[in-house]
Amino acid sequence: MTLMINDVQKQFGKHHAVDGVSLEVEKGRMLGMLGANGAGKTTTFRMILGLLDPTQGSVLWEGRPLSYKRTHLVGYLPEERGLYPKLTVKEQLIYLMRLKGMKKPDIVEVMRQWLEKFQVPEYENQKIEELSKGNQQKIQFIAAVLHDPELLILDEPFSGLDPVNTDMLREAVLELQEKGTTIVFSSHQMRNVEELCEDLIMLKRGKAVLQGNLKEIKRSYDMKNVSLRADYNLDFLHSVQGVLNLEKTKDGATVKVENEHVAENLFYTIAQEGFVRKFEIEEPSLHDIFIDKAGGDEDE
Ligand SMILES: Nc1ncnc2c1ncn2[C@@H]1O[C@H](COP(=O)(O)OP(=O)(O)OP(=O)(O)O)[C@@H](O)[C@H]1O
Repeated sequence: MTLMINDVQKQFGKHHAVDGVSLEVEKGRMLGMLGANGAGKTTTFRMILGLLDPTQGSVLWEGRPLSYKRTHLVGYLPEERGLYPKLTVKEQLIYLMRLKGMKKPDIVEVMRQWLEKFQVPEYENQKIEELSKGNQQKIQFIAAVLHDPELLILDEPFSGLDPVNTDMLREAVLELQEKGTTIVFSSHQMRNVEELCEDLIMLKRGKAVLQGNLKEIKRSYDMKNVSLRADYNLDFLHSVQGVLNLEKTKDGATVKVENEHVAENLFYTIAQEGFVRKFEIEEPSLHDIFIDKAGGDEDE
């Protein structure tokens, strides 16, 4: 069971919202989709779900398009809330899950398991409008997963959640992945992508600017960070060729350099000045890569 996206394009008038994106996500894998505002993430999701027809290209799940008859195979958490404020949590979930073909007693049973898991069993008979934004988000998540979909699409699942709820949701997402659910999610928060995903795709103006295994991307990325400590002022490193940025830390500095060769030269340069207490070459963070590739606009 694989999600295959082949060279999809979506044009709105003259605007290329998605411009030739291809990707493959195998069963049980989790793919993180990154991109600045307007990069084309939601449009890609809508094409995966069959809510929008691609201008060109195809989206296949298990080799076939996700037609209306197969929507029960998919769970979707939209970026914007899609719940009826006047319904109770139970009424809302029964309504949505019946559309997915589930029977009422099963819906209620699984709903209670999820509410317990998220430590909110008392919400069952509360109206959606009475819940806080973060708690509505939890219900929206339950609405995406209650029918146990094979493919789960999560558009900004962590937005508006406090750290405790973020951890709770992150754990639930990981458990679903361990069970074999295939997951694609978008986030502006690099930490969530770094902690959850093995694979990622980064979009910029509708095109993939980076794609693949996160560890390999980091390893093969030329730019490095040097974390260092010395007993003298390091400001002069600003003017060393190949140094991109210098940031003072509590007891030293982090220097961003163009490549490992520059990092090596840096070591000899500072060693000439005196004793070096710490010198460590580190892979760039996803944040660094995002700024470099997608030009910022991340909200962290
Ligand atoms: N129905 C539409 N009609 C016209 N333009 C659209 C439509 N939907 C999206 N767009 C445009 O397509 C581009 C991609 O939008 P999309 O919502 O996919 O971005 P995104 O990466 O999800 O952004 P965000 O992080 O802000 O949610 C944007 O320039 C947007 O204005």
